[in-house]
Amino acid sequence: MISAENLFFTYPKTSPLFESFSFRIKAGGIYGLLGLNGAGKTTLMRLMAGLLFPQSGNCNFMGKPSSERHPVQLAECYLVPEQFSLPDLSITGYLRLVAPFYPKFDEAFFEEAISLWGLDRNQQLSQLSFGQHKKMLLAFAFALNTKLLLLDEPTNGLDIPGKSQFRKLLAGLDTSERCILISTHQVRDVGQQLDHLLVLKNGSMVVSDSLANLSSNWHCTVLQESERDRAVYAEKQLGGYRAVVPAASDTAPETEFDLELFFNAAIHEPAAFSTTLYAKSTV
Ligand SMILES: Nc1ncnc2c1ncn2[C@@H]1O[C@H](COP(=O)(O)OP(=O)(O)OP(=O)(O)O)[C@@H](O)[C@H]1O
Repeated sequence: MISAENLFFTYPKTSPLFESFSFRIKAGGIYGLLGLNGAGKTTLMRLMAGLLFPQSGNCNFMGKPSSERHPVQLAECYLVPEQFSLPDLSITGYLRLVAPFYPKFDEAFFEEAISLWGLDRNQQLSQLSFGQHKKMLLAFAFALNTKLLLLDEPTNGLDIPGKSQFRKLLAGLDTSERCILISTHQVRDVGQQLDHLLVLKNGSMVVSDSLANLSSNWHCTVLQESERDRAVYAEKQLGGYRAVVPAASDTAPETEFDLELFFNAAIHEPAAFSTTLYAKSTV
């Protein structure tokens, strides 16, 4: 579905963000893209969407470089950025302006989603708050049915019920033929919805695997001081450690996979994941 081959990208007058960067993700499912601030998540999404161009190598979508911005690619890819400005139109006016570029737009779904979020199509965008803009844009993005949907920090700005409605909408989408990529720091907002995990660090994917594989290969567990050396990564807590251990070495009952703990493990001990069988991309 989307891949990069030997991609090199740098902003002017800074050190390169990506050098010989390669990765591949297949259609089918919801991908979480995690990384520290400045890791390059937004840049990568913009490269995928053809909004930034690599200096060498390619980011390919639907078999062509995204930088070609071929109409077939543009009709199948949509990015909801973290920050945006919308034209001074009604919601209906916005649909009339933008929806025609997306042949699979499902207006009934859009209508249902905005009403779930307490919006109606006669409202003027200039009279809505940032969170309401975000709800409108997310409803629009979900209704487009594009093969690739890129959501950059989608839950930022949503109120508490808005976040759970976001999860409900996401869970109701058929993602078997499409790929939804969510960049987020709010893993608690979307963690349950993710099928695959990507962790970006220092210009490479230190983790690229399905959550099913990760949680069957790694356990998040509590260890005592005497068991500390079983962990690839551990965080001290009252009376012991919260730890990530290889599942094969763990006889304790499986605990819930803790995405935040696993992310910290991947950031602090990337070699533990990238040099083992578990880290090989199966997605
Ligand atoms: N237009 C730009 N010009 C120069 N440098 C930039 C530009 N945009 C981003 N950068 C730099 O590129 C790096 C990656 O930025 P990017 O926004 O892709 O990271 P991110 O992983 O999305 O970060 P965050 O989690 O903070 O949103 C950062 O060091 C940032 O300062």
